[in-house]
Amino acid sequence: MQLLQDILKDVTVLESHGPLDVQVESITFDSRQVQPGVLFVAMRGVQVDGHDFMAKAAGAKAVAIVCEELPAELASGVTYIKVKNSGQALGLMASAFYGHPSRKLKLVGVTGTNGKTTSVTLLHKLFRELGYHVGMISTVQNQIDEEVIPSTHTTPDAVSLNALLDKMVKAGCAYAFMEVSSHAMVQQRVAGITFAGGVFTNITHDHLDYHGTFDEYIKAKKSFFDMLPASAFALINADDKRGPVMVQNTKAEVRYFSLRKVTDFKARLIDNTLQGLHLEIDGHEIWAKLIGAFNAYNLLGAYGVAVLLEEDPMETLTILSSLDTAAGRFDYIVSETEQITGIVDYAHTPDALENVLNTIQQIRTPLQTVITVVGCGGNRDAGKRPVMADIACRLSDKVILTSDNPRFEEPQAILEDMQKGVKPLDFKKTLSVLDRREAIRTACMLAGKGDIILVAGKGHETYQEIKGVKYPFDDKQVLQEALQQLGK
Ligand SMILES: CC(=O)N[C@H]1[C@@H](OP(=O)(O)OP(=O)(O)OC[C@H]2O[C@@H](n3ccc(=O)[nH]c3=O)[C@H](O)[C@@H]2O)O[C@H](CO)[C@@H](O)[C@@H]1O[C@H](C)C(=O)N[C@@H](C)C(=O)N[C@H](CCC(=O)O)C(=O)O
Ligand SMILES: Nc1ncnc2c1ncn2[C@@H]1O[C@H](COP(=O)(O)OP(=O)(O)OP(=O)(O)O)[C@@H](O)[C@H]1O
Ligand SMILES: N[C@H](CCC[C@H](N)C(=O)O)C(=O)O
Ligand SMILES: [Mg+2]
Repeated sequence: MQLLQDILKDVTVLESHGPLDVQVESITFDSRQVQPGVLFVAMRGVQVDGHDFMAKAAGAKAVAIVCEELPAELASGVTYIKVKNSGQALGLMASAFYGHPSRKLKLVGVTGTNGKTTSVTLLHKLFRELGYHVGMISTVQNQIDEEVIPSTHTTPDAVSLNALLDKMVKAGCAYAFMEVSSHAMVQQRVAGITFAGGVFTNITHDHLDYHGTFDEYIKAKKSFFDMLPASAFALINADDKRGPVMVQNTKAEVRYFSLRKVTDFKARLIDNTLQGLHLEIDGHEIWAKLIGAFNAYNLLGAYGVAVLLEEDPMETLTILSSLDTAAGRFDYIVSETEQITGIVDYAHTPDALENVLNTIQQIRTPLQTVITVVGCGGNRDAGKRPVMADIACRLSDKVILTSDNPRFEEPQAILEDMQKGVKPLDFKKTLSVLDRREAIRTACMLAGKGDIILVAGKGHETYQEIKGVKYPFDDKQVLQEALQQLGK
């Protein structure tokens, strides 16, 4: 419980009506959650405008309402606060309500199209091994040390985020590593959060349905570095051509990492096999369990963060070389009878799919056939669908196009968008099997002794989302069962 005037300390109030010395029990941006004593923040969304629910919130006895536009009639007993940007105000208020938990630990945010989950997972495991209590906020799950807290978003809303950070502080966490998505930046989910550091992994085609243009997407990512304080570091992948743009206006201390140039943190890829990566990092040779050249970037980034947080470089490298990947990231099984390698990967962007398939191409032998099963999500960037189908064809011997999470779109229509990317010459190696389970089974039937099957797009997800319902579905399990049933 906090006084409204205290929660508002960092917020620029344009107008206020009603007392400010009232007690606020909790903060919500959903009128359906309002109970007496709750502060309701009206937010403009993609579907509806939260301002339309102010009367409902007042009816449910909200103690105060924060909005960008005051209603024509003000309800009695409610304090109204007008602000320029509700999202930003929500972030600042949530932070104040929980006593600014992000200032009480060292919080590092990771942004970029690919590699966020892998990076924060590596950092969480690394800092646990270094002996600290550590928090993690990621797409797969949130964690306080080994305690798992299910996650609903890559970056939670401002209230959930601050509540989570507060829990981490109370559990004694010295560090927390979180993913910062571009949606979160636009919606100001991290407004008011103090970061000790920020990492940029890369930026490629994704989420253009939401951001409209690639420039807007870049701007959203860049705004994370704009908000970092002078005390923070900004660790940038120098091999991504947008790296320098990210830190054009940052106050943070900028550091770079690279596999190609001489920078603050430098690595060289010596070998990339199904057993892992052989790397040289800052002059030291290491073997890591992670597979795929792109993981050299994730490992190097995590190393850079640890060194910037003043950890011992050698100890850091020793631990990094022992760590496993995040769930559903180049996660593989080898079947018992026919030694078929089945790989499950969360590649759901053109760049990620290309990286994973290039890695497979590097580690395969000429005798192995590569079969890719891939689909694209509904109600998400449609522009990536034909591109992903084309990449799958270019880098595989056989391709089975299928469904991912269709959400509220027609699965067949998504599949047809993908098919448009298949070049006539590739028709003969492409099949379309709408049902994902059947598609995986088909791949297993087509696979011969020692072949490689890649099931891309859903990684760790344990469901398939169709018309608002999440049906149990686990790529790795389906793959394993199909191979077993076929006696392979
Ligand atoms: C596109 C997007 O980001 N949408 C988020 C947004 O929802 P929205 O804009 O549709 O909200 P809305 O339904 O229009 O409602 C507007 C406002 O009115 C309020 N409302 C609504 C109805 C009502 O009766 N009363 C009421 O007060 C809502 O609570 C909301 O505050 O605000 C919601 C509340 O915070 C989020 O849950 C929701 O995430 C949806 C579920 C989502 O799918 N988001 C994805 C795209 C996302 O955020 N992804 C990123 C990155 C993914 C990655 O690459 O890893 C992530 O960080 O997870
Ligand atoms: N550094 C990287 N560069 C390019 N591709 C990568 C990198 N790291 C991982 N990938 C690929 O991208 C996929 C997603 O990786 P990861 O989950 O770590 O990214 P993310 O940024 O968290 O994605 P999301 O935005 O969906 O949460 C992996 O399965 C892998 O195929
Ligand atoms: N978190 C990302 C990844 C989606 C993964 C893919 N399986 C899909 O459903 O499109 C998103 O919401 O865009
Ligand atoms: Mg992620």
